[in-house]
Formats: sequence, C-alpha cells, structure tokens
Amino acid sequence: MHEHRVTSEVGRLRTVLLHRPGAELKRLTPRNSDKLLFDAIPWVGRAQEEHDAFAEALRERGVEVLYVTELLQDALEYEGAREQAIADAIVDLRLGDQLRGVVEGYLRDLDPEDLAQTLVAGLAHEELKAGHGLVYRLMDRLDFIVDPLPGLLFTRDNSAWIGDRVAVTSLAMEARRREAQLTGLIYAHHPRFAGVDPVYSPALEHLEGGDVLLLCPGVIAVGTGERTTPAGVERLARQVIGAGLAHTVLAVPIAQERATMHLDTVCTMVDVDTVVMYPPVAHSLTAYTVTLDGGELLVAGPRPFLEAAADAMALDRLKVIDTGLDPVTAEREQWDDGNNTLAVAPRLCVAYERNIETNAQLEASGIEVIRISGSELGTGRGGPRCMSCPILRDAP
Ligand SMILES: NC(=[NH2+])NCCC[C@H](N)C(=O)O
Repeated sequence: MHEHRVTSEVGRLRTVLLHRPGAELKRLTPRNSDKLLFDAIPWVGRAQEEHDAFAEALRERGVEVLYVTELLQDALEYEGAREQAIADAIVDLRLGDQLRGVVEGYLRDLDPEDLAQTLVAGLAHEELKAGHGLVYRLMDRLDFIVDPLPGLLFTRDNSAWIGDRVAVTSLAMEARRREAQLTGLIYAHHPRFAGVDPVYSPALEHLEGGDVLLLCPGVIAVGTGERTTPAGVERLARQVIGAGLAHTVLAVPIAQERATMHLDTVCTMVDVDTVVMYPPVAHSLTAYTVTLDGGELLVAGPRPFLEAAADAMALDRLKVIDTGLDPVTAEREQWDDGNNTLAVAPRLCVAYERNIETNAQLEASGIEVIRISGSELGTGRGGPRCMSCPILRDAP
C-alpha cells in the first residue's frame, strides 16, 4: 500500500514526482520558445544529465523518485485512460473534423509507451502523413498537430498534494493546460493512486501549484498574480477548508510579471519557521486571511504577509533569509531561481549551485544546501522546487 500525504514544505521528503526532460525539449526553437515559456533553447543532453544528478541527489537522501512518463505509460494500459488521453489530445479546434479523425486513428494505433511519448513530445506536422485534407495542407509545415509539453519539467505546477488529497490544477497558460490532463489521468487510473479523491480539477478557476505553499499543517499560502487568479484562490480555499485539509488560506498578491510568475519564485520554506525570500518583496508582500465560518468565507486583511503567516502558524515570527546580498546580486539570483529551493528535510534543501550568494546566506543561517547544476534546466525559468511534486512527506 503506497501512502501519499503532504502537510508542509519541509517535513522529511519520502516520495517525489519528477519529469525527466526528453524529446519535448528538442521541439523548442527560437520561433516557438516564447509561446512554450522557455527563455532559451536548452542543450537537451546536458539538461538530462543535470536532471539525473538532481534525481540522484534526492535518492541518495532516501527519497523515492517517480517519473511522470513511467506512471503515464502504466495508466495508459487501461482503456478508460487511453480513451480520455486521446480525446483530450484531439479536442483542439485548430484541427477540424477531417484531420481530427486522422490524428485519432494515428494515436489509437500507438502502444501505451509510444502514446505516452507522443502525448508529451507532441506530434509535428511532418510526422503525420495525413495526405490531402484541407487543414493539413494549409497548416504551417513547422506547426504542431499535438503541441509538445516542455513545461512538464515543472511538475510542481500541474498538481499539488494537500494532505492526502491532490489538487490537479488549472494551468493559466494555454501552452501548459494539457499537462494537468496527463497528471489527472495518472491519479485517476494508476493503481498506485487507487482511491485518491482530487480536491481540485483543471476545469476550475486558474490555479498553479507553484503558487501553493503549505506553510504548516492547516495553513496554506496561495500566490495570486500572473497565473493563479483571485477566483482560483477563493475556490481552493473553499475546497480545502471545506474538506478539513486546512483551517486558513492566505491569499498573497504578487506582481503580474514573468520574474514573479509564482509565489515560489520569491519565497520558499527551508525550515518549519524559516523562509528564503527576495528582499524587495519581503516587507511589501501582503496577505488576506481566508477562513470559513458556517459555509461562508471570511476574509480579513490585508496585512503584511510575514505577520499574517506567523499568526496563522502560531509562531512569534517567521524568520527570513535574504536572497543575494546587494540588490543587483539579489535580482540576478532571484531570476535564476535562487529562492526556489526544495526542502528535503527541515534545514536541508536542494538549490541551484549558481546562486552563490543566496546559498552562502542559507548556510550562514544553518541551512545545509545540496547544490545541483541547472544551467540548462534553468532555461525554462524554474528551480528545484518547480521541478518536483512531493507526494509523501513526514509530518514536519
Ligand atoms: N513553480 C514555478 N515557479 N514554475 C516555473 C514554471 C516555468 C515555466 N516555464 C512557466 O513559465 O510556466
């Protein structure tokens, strides 16, 4: 019997879901990288080496590493999962009926392994010899019939475990919406997750896992900005408080900018009472405290985030470690995901090695840092936290 339960950001990590980047990254070109949300064209082989080293660093600390494609392939052995996966992949209105029929036939002929591959790597125009239909002929030769999912690397965003339930999220960016359909299929059909009852779904208001921070058991901070909408926070609050998974949700407005696309780009936890945070926002960030009273959501605030969080967590104060040192270094290291640490246990975290000043600050504050290289992985603008979806952690 496999367990899944996550009640904090820092309890000892037991099981994590990763996605080893593959053929979908080879689809990135200067023409499509903006749309697919990458800032540069990664060297794929090196990105895979970096990712393998990340996974190995976790395994060395006793963490069980699961991979999206392996789970997906297993799930696709089930007829219901196959049907759903194919239906989701061809619903795109760009296809039109005739081409849709051809793509459907093509996908139906694939075995679970190749189907999983294709759903992630996408299907290029030239790979489908669809002959003379109008849409196929008019389509740009360099276009995709099924879009690739390079963003799948950031498994944090498309699902987030809250207690023993999973929030399958509703991704805001068109390029990433299909990711949650795939993880949704895994949780719905893979025997390992039998009986799991999702607490959120991709059909609901926009919500991305990178915005969801489990401050302590019962208290969740949710960023709202470029990705998660205020309506998404409201919906999540209702769902998780209603289900008894939390008593308080803090809605935290963040700037609607790429550099701060998720709350975890400016703040992550490294201990039960300590965060690493980007100095320019540390004292300006605010929070609305949301609780539930007899079916009604009560909203208090806004107040300074650090105060609201400490109160909800019943702490005297939340300790803050600064990103970088001087403002320029801090800005550089924030951009390079210096704040985006993954805690493996209290006071032990994984971070990109390149963020020298921030890592030094962490160590000076007694946090042990496991450094990984991420020159290629980082081209997608995400660090160790974005690249991992914890499925089981010990109580903090
Ligand atoms: N949790 C995170 N910060 N995820 C980073 C996701 C990066 C990805 N390229 C995007 O723009 O969506």
